[in-house]
Amino acid sequence: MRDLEKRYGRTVAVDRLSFTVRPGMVTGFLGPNGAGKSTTMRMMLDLDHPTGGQVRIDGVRYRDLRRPLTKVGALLEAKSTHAGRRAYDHLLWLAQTNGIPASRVSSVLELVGLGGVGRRRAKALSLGMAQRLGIAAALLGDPPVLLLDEPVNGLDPEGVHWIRGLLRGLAAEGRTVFVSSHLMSEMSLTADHLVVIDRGRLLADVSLADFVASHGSLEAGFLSLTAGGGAR
Ligand SMILES: Nc1ncnc2c1ncn2[C@@H]1O[C@H](COP(=O)(O)OP(=O)(O)OP(=O)(O)O)[C@@H](O)[C@H]1O
Repeated sequence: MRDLEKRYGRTVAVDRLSFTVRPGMVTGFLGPNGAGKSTTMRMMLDLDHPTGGQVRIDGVRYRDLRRPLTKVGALLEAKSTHAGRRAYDHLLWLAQTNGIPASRVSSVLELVGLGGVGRRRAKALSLGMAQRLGIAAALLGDPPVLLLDEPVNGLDPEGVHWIRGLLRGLAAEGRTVFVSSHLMSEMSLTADHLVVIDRGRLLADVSLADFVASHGSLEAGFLSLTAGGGAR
């Protein structure tokens, strides 16, 4: 993305943000509440329109991607599953509207540990299961790029451990994995690279190893970079 900007009236949610997310690693996207992470991710997916600058995925705007689920898998914070729809049917509908073989639905349900609950309706899924279903949807098209907004939200310790392994494995396969989180300890175990923002501005775009070497720990560095923000 280059000089990406989003204003809501007088609020500058994203302020001329420029960085590149690279393949073959997990990039952690960090920032305090209200820093502009979700807004940035929505713009990457063309769900929100920038008031300035641009964002491209492999040189292409998201809206110009053919069969986008096969290029970019995304998990956003908002629940996007129809409450009355069965987990399997939700994924089947996504697959069918994106030219993805139906056989892939059972594979991704197994992959995220929901093999036994495909017939359950979305409203009957626990928060952790709903989060796994969202991850299954992101993986459905076997995309080379994954954008995940707070994927460990609602997951228990076993789930957190599982997603760490999943993200590391996806990166090891050469995929681009971009993941936002508030959890510094988790990011220090998952990320290879960090992009830190506050008030919509870029504060750091650095490897985890370099960040930790210069600040002592991820948490210490994050707190010193974003100091003075207070509650927002
Ligand atoms: N639709 C909107 N209308 C007006 N202001 C908005 C809108 N969406 C976001 N904002 C504002 O933009 C700023 C960035 O919000 P955003 O949700 O992107 O931050 P975030 O880093 O994802 O925060 P959190 O970690 O709390 O989810 C905030 O000041 C927020 O109030």
